[in-house]
Amino acid sequence: MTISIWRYSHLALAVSSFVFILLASITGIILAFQPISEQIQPFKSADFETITVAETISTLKQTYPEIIDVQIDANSFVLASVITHEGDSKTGYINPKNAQFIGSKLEVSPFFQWVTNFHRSLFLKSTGRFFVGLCSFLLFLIAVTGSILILKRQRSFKKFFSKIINENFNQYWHIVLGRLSLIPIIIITITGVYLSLEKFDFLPTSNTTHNIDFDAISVTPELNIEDFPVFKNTQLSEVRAIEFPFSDDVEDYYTLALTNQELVINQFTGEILSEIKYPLVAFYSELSLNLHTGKGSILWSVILALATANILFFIYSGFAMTVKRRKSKLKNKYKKEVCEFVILVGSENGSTLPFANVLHEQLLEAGKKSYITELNSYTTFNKAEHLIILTATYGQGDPPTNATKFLELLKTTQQPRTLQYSVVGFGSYAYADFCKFALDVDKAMQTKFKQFLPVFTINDKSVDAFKQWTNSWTEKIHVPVQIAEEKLVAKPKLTNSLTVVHKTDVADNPDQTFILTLKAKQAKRFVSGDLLAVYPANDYRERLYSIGKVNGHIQLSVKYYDNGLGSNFLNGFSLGSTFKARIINNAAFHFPKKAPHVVMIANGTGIAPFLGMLNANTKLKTVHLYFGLRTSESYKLYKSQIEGYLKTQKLARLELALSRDTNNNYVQNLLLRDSEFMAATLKNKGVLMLCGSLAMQNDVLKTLELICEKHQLEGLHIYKKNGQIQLDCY
Ligand SMILES: Cc1cc2nc3c(=O)[nH]c(=O)nc-3n(C[C@H](O)[C@H](O)[C@H](O)COP(=O)(O)O)c2cc1C
Repeated sequence: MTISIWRYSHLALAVSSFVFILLASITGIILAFQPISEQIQPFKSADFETITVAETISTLKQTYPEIIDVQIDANSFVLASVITHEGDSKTGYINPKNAQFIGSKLEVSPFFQWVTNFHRSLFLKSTGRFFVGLCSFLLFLIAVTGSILILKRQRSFKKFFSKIINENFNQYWHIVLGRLSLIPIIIITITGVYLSLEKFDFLPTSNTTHNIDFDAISVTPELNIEDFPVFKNTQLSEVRAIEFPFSDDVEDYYTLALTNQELVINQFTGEILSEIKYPLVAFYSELSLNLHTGKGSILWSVILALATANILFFIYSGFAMTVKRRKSKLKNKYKKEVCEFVILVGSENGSTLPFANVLHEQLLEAGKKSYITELNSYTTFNKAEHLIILTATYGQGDPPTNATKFLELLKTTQQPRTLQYSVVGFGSYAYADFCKFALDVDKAMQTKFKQFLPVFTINDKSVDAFKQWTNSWTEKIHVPVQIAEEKLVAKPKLTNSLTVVHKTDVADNPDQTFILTLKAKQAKRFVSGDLLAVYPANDYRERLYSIGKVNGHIQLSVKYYDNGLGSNFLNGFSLGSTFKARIINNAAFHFPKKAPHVVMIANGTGIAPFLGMLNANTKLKTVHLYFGLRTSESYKLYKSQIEGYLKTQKLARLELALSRDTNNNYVQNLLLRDSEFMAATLKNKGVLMLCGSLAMQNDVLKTLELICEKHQLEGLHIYKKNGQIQLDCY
């Protein structure tokens, strides 16, 4: 499969440096805990930020006869080396306010030392250091190419951080966590490279040799140490180290190492004898070390640990995505010159390929000569009679990477024979331009070839919808093609345990419909409009039901069919029974919180998600419900719930369309009757939600089209695109 240059680079970099990055990440996570373990020690004085050098030196002088030096580390702990009145030499952390010792010097544990050495050089000395530095740079490039991929996906800088649609666990979290840890990872990698360059002496070194004019040093005017202006005006927090004079000789002096410079100070007069500004390299070295290791900040250490743990997840999810993409290969038995059927595929992430492959294999099995290839490989097909195009859509109706050249190739390639074509679009209602590229391809094909079947669109890789299309296609072409469902649906891994807490009796309802209420064992977030996937035979066969969340439970409305796999399975349960199923997020069909008002249109069991949404309408947003059923007897199953919502004003208005009762009505008739209201709803940014049968969806959409024309509104596709018309029909 063709992949974009950025994805290729991202992958190639990851593959080439994977082992080093893996080892560096694991050790990096461990090492992030070292600064944390230091910082939680109680050695930082409460008034550290306000105390001056003058105060600390004077208390030290009053307490100890001799002081060798004072050092302040990244944790703001003050380490002093002194000689006590008893003549003992003592080193440890002091309270800078009263010069009392509060703890002994922290030594890095042998374990952390071992891990640090491994992290820096993998025990391979200079060679190891070189590779670790190089991999740090490669990781930087991986982060950059990853950001470019996100930018291309999101289409602009402005949308870099906007919502991502969760279509696939690995892909979703790879992007979400990638964006969150991008800045820490860039910092880790740049500082890692910097530290390596420093170790290989690639950076200029700083020179701190003072030039002191010893002939000009004077002992007068002598000042008390606490009156030295330089000590009075310097906060301890600006200091790295203070070296005390070795003796009372005037040629011995204080050396004050600050964050940006080093000063030499006359021990009698407080005069600054020499000052050397540190070069920028020294500043960057310290900054790099602190940023890379987390020294001095618990918060930054935690961020580093999390970002590094994310790298491990990126390794896993990145490879899992690649394996998934590469799993489906396009294989041909016959040469393109001899094939009657040509299947052209447009796919970015590989999920359209199994659909195309299944069709291809079935045609071969039926004894037909079929050829399969990518849309970008479109060329002349000498014997072809049927072109079948299966393509996904990306971005704002753009082609997937392996289909970018197709529309151009279509213009320039002349087929030797007259062809018939069919286009199947794979897309998602969650995006504004649903299957737009497939629709564009269909339009372009119309100018050259004869349309065999109208363009068909498939939401969210629906196997059922694909089977519907193949049925119509094979019926028309008279080739027996049976879609092997097991090749398209993988056995689920992530299932939730559910318990039946309420169930109505099928026999009580004239349409053999029942309500099933389930309690999820594990706390799992879901909302009305999400889907419940059940696996009746514990195999690849999946049946989907729209969820209504009612009082925290999953409420399904199920129509029983004698031979229905899903409905028989669910109807077989009694109170207290448990089974496993999977909850699928269906973000494209959640209650629109921002809409000024909502019109729900349902028939039959399509009411299920709406019952849950109404239950959650505690803010009493104005909701109108158009509900189609057969008879007033059918309505009894839902009556008490719906009337409860009407009473509490969670539902403002109910319009029942009973097709087999006296009024012989369908929801679309009522919509036409209320066309003024429907038009005003669309005009005023209200939202229409449809759930139920595909036949009802088609009739309702036709009616809405008429209403839009009559009231001179925008085309229906505009309202679908901006989310004012939301569909969940089956
Ligand atoms: C970044 C991104 C953008 C998408 N944009 C659209 C879109 O504009 N219209 C649409 O109908 N589907 C869109 N989709 C959904 C895909 O077309 C759909 O999931 C398809 O089944 C993916 O097929 P593939 O795995 O073969 O590439 C988008 C998916 C992603 C990940």
